Amino acid sequence: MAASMMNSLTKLGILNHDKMPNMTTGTNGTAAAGLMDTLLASASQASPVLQLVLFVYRLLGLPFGLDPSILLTVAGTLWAAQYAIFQVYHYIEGIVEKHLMCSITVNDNDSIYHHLMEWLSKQPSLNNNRYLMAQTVWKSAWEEDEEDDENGVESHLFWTDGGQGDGGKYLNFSNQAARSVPRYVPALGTTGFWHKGTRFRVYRRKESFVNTSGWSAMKDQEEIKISSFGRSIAPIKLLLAEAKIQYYHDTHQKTTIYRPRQKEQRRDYSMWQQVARRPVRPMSTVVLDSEEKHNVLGDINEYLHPRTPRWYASRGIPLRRGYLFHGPPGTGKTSFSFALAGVFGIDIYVISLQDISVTEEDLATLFTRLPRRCIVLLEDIDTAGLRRDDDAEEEEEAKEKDIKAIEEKPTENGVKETATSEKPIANGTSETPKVNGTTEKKKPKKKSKKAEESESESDSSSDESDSDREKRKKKRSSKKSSSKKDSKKRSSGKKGDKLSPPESISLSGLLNAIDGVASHEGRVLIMTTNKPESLDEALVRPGRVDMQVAFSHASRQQACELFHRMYEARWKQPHQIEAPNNSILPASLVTQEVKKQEGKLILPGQTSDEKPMTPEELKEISKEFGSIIPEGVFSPAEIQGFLLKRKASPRKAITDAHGWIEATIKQKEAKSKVSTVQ
Ligand SMILES: Nc1ncnc2c1ncn2[C@@H]1O[C@H](COP(=O)(O)OP(=O)(O)OP(=O)(O)O)[C@@H](O)[C@H]1O
Repeated sequence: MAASMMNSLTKLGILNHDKMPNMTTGTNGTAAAGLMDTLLASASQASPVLQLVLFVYRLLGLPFGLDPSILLTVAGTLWAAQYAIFQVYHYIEGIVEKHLMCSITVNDNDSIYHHLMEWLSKQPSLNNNRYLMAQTVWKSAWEEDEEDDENGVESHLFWTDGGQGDGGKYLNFSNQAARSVPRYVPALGTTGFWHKGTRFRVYRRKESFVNTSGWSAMKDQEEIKISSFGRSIAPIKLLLAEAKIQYYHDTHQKTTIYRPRQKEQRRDYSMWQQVARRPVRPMSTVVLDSEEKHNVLGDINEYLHPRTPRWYASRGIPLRRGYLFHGPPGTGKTSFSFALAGVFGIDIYVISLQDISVTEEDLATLFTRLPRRCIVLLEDIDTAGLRRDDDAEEEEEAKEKDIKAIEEKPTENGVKETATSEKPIANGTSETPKVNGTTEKKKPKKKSKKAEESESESDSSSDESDSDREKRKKKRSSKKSSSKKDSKKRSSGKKGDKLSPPESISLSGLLNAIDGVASHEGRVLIMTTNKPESLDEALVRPGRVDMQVAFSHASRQQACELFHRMYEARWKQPHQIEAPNNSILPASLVTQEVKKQEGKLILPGQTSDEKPMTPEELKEISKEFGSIIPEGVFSPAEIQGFLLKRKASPRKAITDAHGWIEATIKQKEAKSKVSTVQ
């Protein structure tokens, strides 16, 4: 590279050896030039930068007759001085930091890190900093809506005629990406800012290293250190408290939803990923028997009370509460779960047992990485197809063998006799045979699946023919190998492959996760299902499911309520938030004004030729709708779907209802998926 640079320079005429003073024979600076040539020759191999320095020397140093050693000495001295200054600066900085400053370090494994970054991005003094990092922010529909409320929703809307030229007016969001403003956070390294008269220093660093334990091969770790001058750490603590308050302010009327992270993105402490944050669902919007609603609310309320853990501990009961919401699709199981999260101001952690990236081990770990109070939503556990067939077959086999062993235990004289002693059987259940030959179950013990497999396979006391046994073994091994193949397919991520369904999580795996020793205490577990009868008894036994709630198709009264809510012109914010007396929250955040919004349900661009309705009229018409809808035939979701298509016209909904009911009942009878009237 150096040689080519020399060639280029020669070609450009900058380094013309012919025009240069004679380096070897000239009187002026002969020794220096000789030295230069030697240096140049070696430098061209060593460093192009050094070569450049020497080239500059030739241009400037030689004409003025400067000794190269002087130049080198000056350069070396400058470098040493700069290095010394740098070292001294760091030494002094270290002393100042140690004795005159306070600092708090926050790791990105901790949620406060994200609260802090969000807060920092909103500090005007930091936003004017010269060193920032820009981050694209993906906003949810709700966050955008809030921003629009502040800025005026119409200000940025872009309309087109849809290319039809018929005077239609359609929204177009092609400018959306350009509109989104990035978030600015401190760049890696040191930055500083003023806040409330205090100068804070932010030192942000990122490290990538090989992950020896955990989920992925590489691990990134970020750390942020906030320091301030003075011997009191209080200003930094206040700053962090402020960051948390702002986070609370941003999220207090919202429910945050988490799901397991994609495998490759998982790290020890971030198994969960925030996937959405949406406004809390008001409990009043869930149409359900009010007694049932209050029973659940009261039960969870009691369970989440700070004194409850002590109560449970003093009685040796694990601090867990489980609920089973069962009923046909679209009857409000998920909606009720979200409404509960809103009432108690806790987040929801959703796990789908069909998620191919969640293995049994992951499931157990996910349950250990939950916050103090939260709702864990295990959706549609029936469709999860918990793996049981192998277990059941082995259990059955083991029982069979045990009974035979009891019946045919050979005596010393070779005669088979009925055993009388207690004997453990392969599935971990020890049974005491009764005099009449029947068995009585004793305390069942769970065994690992491996142990069960080896036991059931090694047992050869059965008197079935060898060929039968062989056949059965073959069948089982083929089942296992196909299961292994499935497992491979599952890990290769072939989702939705009907020929090879992914290996599901086993029932014992799920039970271990739910109430294993490491399982998190304090969470509220909600399982939803469309087919409660298909669930294993073990899954719904008290301790795992403490309360069951049945959801059903809408009654007339519920249809009336759904109708009324759809056309209600006025609605309330869900609840007032009251903070305890010792709350650190500022008064403005403690009691949230109950906002009443005058809401017109007619959307922009949508017109209704119906006359506005008084509240009394709406009540009447709602009752009328309730009386038209047949009892227990349609799910609330179906009714909601019908009304949504007529959201600006309650009277039209009444008129259309008869036709829709008739057509939908016919469709249901024909078990057709095609709607003729929507
Ligand atoms: N009881 C109800 N009260 C109010 N809205 C309801 C009710 N049931 C269903 N809905 C509406 O129907 C839609 C589907 O409801 P949701 O997802 O809660 O049903 P689900 O029982 O969980 O269904 P699935 O079993 O298919 O998961 C939601 O938009 C919800 O608003």
